[in-house]
Amino acid sequence: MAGIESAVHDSQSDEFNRKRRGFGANSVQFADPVVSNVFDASRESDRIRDESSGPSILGHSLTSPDLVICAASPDITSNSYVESPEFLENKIHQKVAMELSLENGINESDSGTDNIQKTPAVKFSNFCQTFKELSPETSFELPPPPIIQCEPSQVNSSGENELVGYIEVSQEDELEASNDAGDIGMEDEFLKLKREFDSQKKDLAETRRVLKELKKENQQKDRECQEACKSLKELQNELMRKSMHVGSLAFAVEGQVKEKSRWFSALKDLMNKMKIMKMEHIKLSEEAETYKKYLADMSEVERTIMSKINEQQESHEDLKSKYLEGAKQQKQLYNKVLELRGNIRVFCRCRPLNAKEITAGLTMAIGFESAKDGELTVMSNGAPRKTYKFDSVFGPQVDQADIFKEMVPCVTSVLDGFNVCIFAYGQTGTGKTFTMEGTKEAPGVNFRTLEKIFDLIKERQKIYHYDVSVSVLEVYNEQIRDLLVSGSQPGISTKRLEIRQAGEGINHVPGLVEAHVNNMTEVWDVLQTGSNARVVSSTTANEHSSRSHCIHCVMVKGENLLNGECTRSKLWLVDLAGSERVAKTEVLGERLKEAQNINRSLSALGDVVSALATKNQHIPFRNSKLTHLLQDSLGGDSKTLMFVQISPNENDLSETICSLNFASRVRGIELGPAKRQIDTTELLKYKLVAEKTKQEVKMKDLQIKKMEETIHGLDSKIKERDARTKVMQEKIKELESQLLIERKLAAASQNVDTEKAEKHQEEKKKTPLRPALANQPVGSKRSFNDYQENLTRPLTENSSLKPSLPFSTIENSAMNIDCYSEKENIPEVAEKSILPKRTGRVSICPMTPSNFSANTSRRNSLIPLPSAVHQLTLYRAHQKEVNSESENNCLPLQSQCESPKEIGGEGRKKGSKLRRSPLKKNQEKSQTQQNIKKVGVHVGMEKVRVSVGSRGKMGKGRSGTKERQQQKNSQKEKERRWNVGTLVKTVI
Ligand SMILES: Nc1ncnc2c1ncn2[C@@H]1O[C@H](COP(=O)(O)OP(=O)(O)OP(=O)(O)O)[C@@H](O)[C@H]1O
Repeated sequence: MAGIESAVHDSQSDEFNRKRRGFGANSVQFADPVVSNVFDASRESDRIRDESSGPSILGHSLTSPDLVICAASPDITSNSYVESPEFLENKIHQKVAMELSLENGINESDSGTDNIQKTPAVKFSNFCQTFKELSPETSFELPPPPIIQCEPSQVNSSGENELVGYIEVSQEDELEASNDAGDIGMEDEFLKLKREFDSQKKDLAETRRVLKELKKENQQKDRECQEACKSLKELQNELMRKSMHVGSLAFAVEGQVKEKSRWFSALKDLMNKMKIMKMEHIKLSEEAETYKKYLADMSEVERTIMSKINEQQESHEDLKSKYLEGAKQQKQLYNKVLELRGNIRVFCRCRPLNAKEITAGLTMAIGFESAKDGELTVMSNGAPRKTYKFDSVFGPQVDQADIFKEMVPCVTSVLDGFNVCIFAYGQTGTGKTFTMEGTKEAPGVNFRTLEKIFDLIKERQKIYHYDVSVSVLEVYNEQIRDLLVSGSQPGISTKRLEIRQAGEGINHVPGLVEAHVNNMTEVWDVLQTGSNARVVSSTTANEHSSRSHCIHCVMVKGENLLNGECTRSKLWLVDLAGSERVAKTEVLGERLKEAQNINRSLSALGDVVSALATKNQHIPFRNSKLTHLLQDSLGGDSKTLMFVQISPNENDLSETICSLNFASRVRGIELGPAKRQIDTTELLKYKLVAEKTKQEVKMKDLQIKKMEETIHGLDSKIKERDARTKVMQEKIKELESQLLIERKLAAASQNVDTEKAEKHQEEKKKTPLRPALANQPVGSKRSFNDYQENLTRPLTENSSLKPSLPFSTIENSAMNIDCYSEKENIPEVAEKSILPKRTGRVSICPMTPSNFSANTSRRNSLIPLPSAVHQLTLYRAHQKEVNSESENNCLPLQSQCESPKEIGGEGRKKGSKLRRSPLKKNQEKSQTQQNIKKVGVHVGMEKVRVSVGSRGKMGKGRSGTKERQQQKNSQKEKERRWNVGTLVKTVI
């Protein structure tokens, strides 16, 4: 758009107003018709352009965003220039100044109130010029009156000649008016006016020429504006490309941050796993130590126990051998004594006279004066008739206990493993049952023997283990009856029992009840049961005469706990039925039959004794049930004791003599030495037990070996875990050193940013923000050409345009980012250049260029881009060389990884913080090293933050002491020195 300045004198303006009224209401509104036509033409052209292409200034389409902003600037409304003619019309007598600027919008100032004598002018910012100002003395020479009156509507922008014609027509009108007046004076005035008109015409021609030049300039500027818009579009495209590139970089940064977060989470997991493994390692170590201690203690205790066991075993074996030797000698001596006494011992006992005999006045027919010597004398008619010698002779006054004392050795022999047979033989009613069974007040041999047996078992219980069982049977009428069978009634055989030969010289009765007895109460019950079941009847000789042979078989199983010797022995306690003279006892019927069977069996017993006495090869044991049962007791392998019961009644003297004779024969039998009944089955069992024990010992040895192998395996596992723990610790140290290096790199990048910012500030202070384009005069070809040259040059080289563009800072930032990308591919560039800013956080905000100020604070924990990492590594190496002496205090570089909270507050104080002393920085950074590390990324207008680590977990937290921090810092510094070469490669 071209500016027009016009000034008209008051007199001339009156004249023009007067003439202008002649044009009608549709005429040009300007006082000066030339100006009005030009202005109207320009306004019409602008209007057409506005209608066709929106806001337009000087025929240029304002499509660039910044120009749109200029058009929409509040400094000038879109219709301000439309109203300018009216404004000029209203203020025609006032001085008006108008300034237009593409950059700052169109500024319009009204100086009418101040009456500033300034010609209205149009100014352009950097590519506009100020037109030549019209002086107040400018005069217009009116042309001759127009011949053809042109309508204002016909005036257009291209009809300059028409304007001239219009002026000439006006002058002719005025001349005709003067002629009509006929005033001669008016001719002079006319001539004067004509001269003025000629002058004005010249001026008008000059003005036309100026207008043409202006038009040309206008067209030239129009092209320049189009080129500028084109350049702006290219810049916009370039900006968009840069923005896209920045966005891609931001995404890359975001991906890197995510990768870092995953990395740190993996590191955290590894830390947790390592802690767990450490705990397990500690537990296993403790268990292993405990096991080792236990093993040591166990081995020591085992050795002690084994030594003591060996000592005890030696002493035990010694004592045992001595005891066994003594016992053996004792048995041998005892057996020798018994053998000297005879294996068949005969005791003779005589009952006292009963009340009936005493009443009858009978006297004792047996003399016991030499009873102590085992001799008795049979008296006949008061004179000694015959003397018998037995092993013991008990008179009528001898009680049960005294008799049992004599037979105790036989009972002892039973527990020693010998078979013993004690039986009572004698005439009926002589006291056999009394001697064997006795009464409750005066128990007999059976009870006392069992009682003695249990007493001996109790005495020997530490050495021997015995098992005692009792069977009670009777031989009644040559039939064997089990008296312990429940429900058995006297004389009635419920079950037929037979004698079977179990071995050589060994007989047994299959199916016989064996009652296990453990104490005398049970023995008494068994004895009472058998006694009650025995067949007893009354005879003339005995009110309770036993009509059968009652036999108690006591089976004793013994085990020597010292040598494991087992014995199985039997004790026969036999109460024989009494022999009787049938004629004398006058029994009949069943009693007679019983007497005959009794006498027959006793006769068979006599035959056996006679055969044994005469050492006959054939011993008729099987002639009767009684001898058959007692075969193993009478055969020579056992010890036999016979009680021969006699009656003191002289009327029974013949039976007494018969019994004594029989007893004498029995006593005369020479039996061989008794044989111990060794239980071989127990020996076999013992051998089996010994073999089992050996196998168990072997199994225990194997278990001990397995335990030792397990312990060795645990030791090896512990060693492996130790090795794993060491590897994990090394990995953790490596990761920590990597973290440390990253922090230091971030700190270095921040330092670089700070330096760059300071440099940028200094450069900014030196160079003005915008050139004073408004100060250039309008129409200065020199400045316009310079401007044109600037436009034709590349934008990157055109430094004169940069300050005026509102996105110059964006360009700088985009160029910096491009520079980074180029540095990644060109190491030389990376080495030479210094990072202008941190790239870990990218902000793209074209409309807020002030945010890109170098003083803008950033987070110190931002992760640099890979290009920056490499560059920073080199930079840091350089710094390290330079500051080698102060390298020990390089921890301040690490401390720039600050927590977000501190960053929020520290960002505003960054300038002051950078000027702090190294000691202060070291203190602050040593604290912040333990804090949360956060990575923030700005992508566009969004911000991404990633937290790495946790407060207090990576270190001891803020609560840690200063010494601990310093120790940790020194340790990290050592690790950092160790890993600085390699880990930088890894990070890259
Ligand atoms: N030594 C003794 N002291 C006191 N009384 C006795 C003695 N010996 C036997 N008697 C009494 O003699 C009687 C007969 O005794 P016992 O029944 O024991 O004879 P027995 O030989 O068993 O007769 P049988 O052969 O007919 O059974 C019983 O009343 C018993 O009390």
